[in-house]
Amino acid sequence: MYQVLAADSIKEQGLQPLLEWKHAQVYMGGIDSGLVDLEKVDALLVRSTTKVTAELLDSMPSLKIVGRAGVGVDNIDIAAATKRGIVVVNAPDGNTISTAEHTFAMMSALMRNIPQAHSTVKNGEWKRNQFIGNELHSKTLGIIGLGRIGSELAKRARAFGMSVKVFDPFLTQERAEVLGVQLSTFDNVLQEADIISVHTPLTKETKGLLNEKTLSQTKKGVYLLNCARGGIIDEMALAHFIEKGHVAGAALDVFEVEPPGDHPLLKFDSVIVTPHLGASTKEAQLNVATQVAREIRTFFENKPVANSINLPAMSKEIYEKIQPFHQLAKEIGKIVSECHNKGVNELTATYSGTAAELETAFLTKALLAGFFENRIDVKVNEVNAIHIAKERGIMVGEKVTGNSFGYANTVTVTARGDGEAFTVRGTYIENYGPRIVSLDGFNIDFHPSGNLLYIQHMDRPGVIGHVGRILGDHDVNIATMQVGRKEAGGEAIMVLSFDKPLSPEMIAQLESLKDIVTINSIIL
Ligand SMILES: NC(=O)C1=CN([C@@H]2O[C@H](COP(=O)(O)OP(=O)(O)OC[C@H]3O[C@@H](n4cnc5c(N)ncnc54)[C@H](O)[C@@H]3O)[C@@H](O)[C@H]2O)C=CC1
Ligand SMILES: O=C(O)CCC(=O)C(=O)O
Repeated sequence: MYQVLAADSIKEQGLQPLLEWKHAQVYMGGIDSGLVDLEKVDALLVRSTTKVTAELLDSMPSLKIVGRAGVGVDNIDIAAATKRGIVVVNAPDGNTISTAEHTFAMMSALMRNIPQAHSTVKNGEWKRNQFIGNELHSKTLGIIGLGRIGSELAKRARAFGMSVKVFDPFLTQERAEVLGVQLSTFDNVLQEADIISVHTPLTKETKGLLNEKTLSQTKKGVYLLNCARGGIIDEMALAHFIEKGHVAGAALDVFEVEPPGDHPLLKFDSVIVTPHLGASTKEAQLNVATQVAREIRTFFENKPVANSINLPAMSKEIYEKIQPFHQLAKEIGKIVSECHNKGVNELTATYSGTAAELETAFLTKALLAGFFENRIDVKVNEVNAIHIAKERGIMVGEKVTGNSFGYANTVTVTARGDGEAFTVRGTYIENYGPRIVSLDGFNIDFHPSGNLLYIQHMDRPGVIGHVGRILGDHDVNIATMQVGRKEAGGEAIMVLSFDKPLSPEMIAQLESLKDIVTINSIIL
């Protein structure tokens, strides 16, 4: 039973995919609520209030997935989660419309002094002359960051007769044309816009994007909006520019520190604020909670998650294609590790045929997960595999080749270290399954699953018989047996499979047989 902690105020109705699932126990309450032992929590759901720090992650050793019921993941230490192999998923589009609508509402309110006028009427005043506003029509709106929310805002602004200039380094001219906006440089947006709204994530590139220097490039009388993340507009610089009358007003839904407390920006009448309400609608909260609950369930059902921050996104169709190779790569990684239980400082994966057409980086991560599984006690998966390999000084290489050795595809893994190399090659045969077709240079053909024994021996008469006799004496049934050799009388290998693993005593007895070189047990 997976223990799921839904911290922050996540809409219960949206958690249905988990609440109705018999394999999950959902607790709704804050991190400190004591509802569940944090050490036992498998999945954590948060909005923006809970700060998922490295320290919090450390206190949750069973945690496998963090779900962010929203877009911005700046409250989650992604690097720390990735290092631990914890998958982070979000709900990227469930609150787009709500946030765009809120931004538009803030813009209208700012231009027509609605919050200020509202307060005076509530206070028994009637000051019609004090609140002369500005029309949106014919004004230029500058949007910085034309992603989901920026695009929806642009559509609404166009409908109100505004002209829209955007800066987004990742936007194509074609997309700008479809949206009827003018793709501009950052400087051009600063210089030409009457109102500027930021809609980027908060990153080290966007932190302080609007600062003393860039604000000085804006039109005198400009209005600013931040319904994205506190800090994209430098708060002290903004206060300074309002103070000196350069910025006419600002609408802020977000702050660097939330709640902002006694903040200098709050003393200006021309600054209107909301307490991070962009996504606070019934619809958005239902959407994001449902999206993220589905993702968590999908993850535990071993299916591909659609919106992971630290795993590649994959459609169901792609997942179905890649899944058998993913399994094969992981098994080959394990076989390499078990059969070549020596120091390794280089692992190279070579893909051919249909395997080479897939997302090979994902397959390489799966092979690393298999390789490390019995080598280290850290849980290694596709999220942290590359990080762990780097940390352990293993160089990971990836190649694609046109040589498929007569198969429709191959996945070949070579481990190198201390002047030795060990190679395993496998293939996936449609409607038949995965096969290992080469082991340390020996041609062979076996199904990589169950309890296997890899025996290196000299190709002498009687060896196979002696092995069979010892196993028979212990009442052990050999399920399958494959042999391979390079030349008569030279080195040879056997791969046997059993219904249950052999005891260490039995393996020791087999090792003592004449002409046996090494024996490795592989459990897949
Ligand atoms: N106030 C609220 O309640 C909410 C706030 N947000 C915030 O809004 C942000 C945007 O959300 P979405 O539109 O869904 O994200 P998105 O990922 O669809 O869009 C972000 C856009 O910013 C652009 N961008 C990135 N770096 C840039 C840079 N240096 N300069 C200019 N453009 C840059 C990207 O190319 C992308 O098009 C989120 O990151 C989140 O922080 C999101 C939802 C609710
Ligand atoms: O209401 C919330 O959870 C915050 C929404 C938000 O800022 C986001 O989705 O990035």
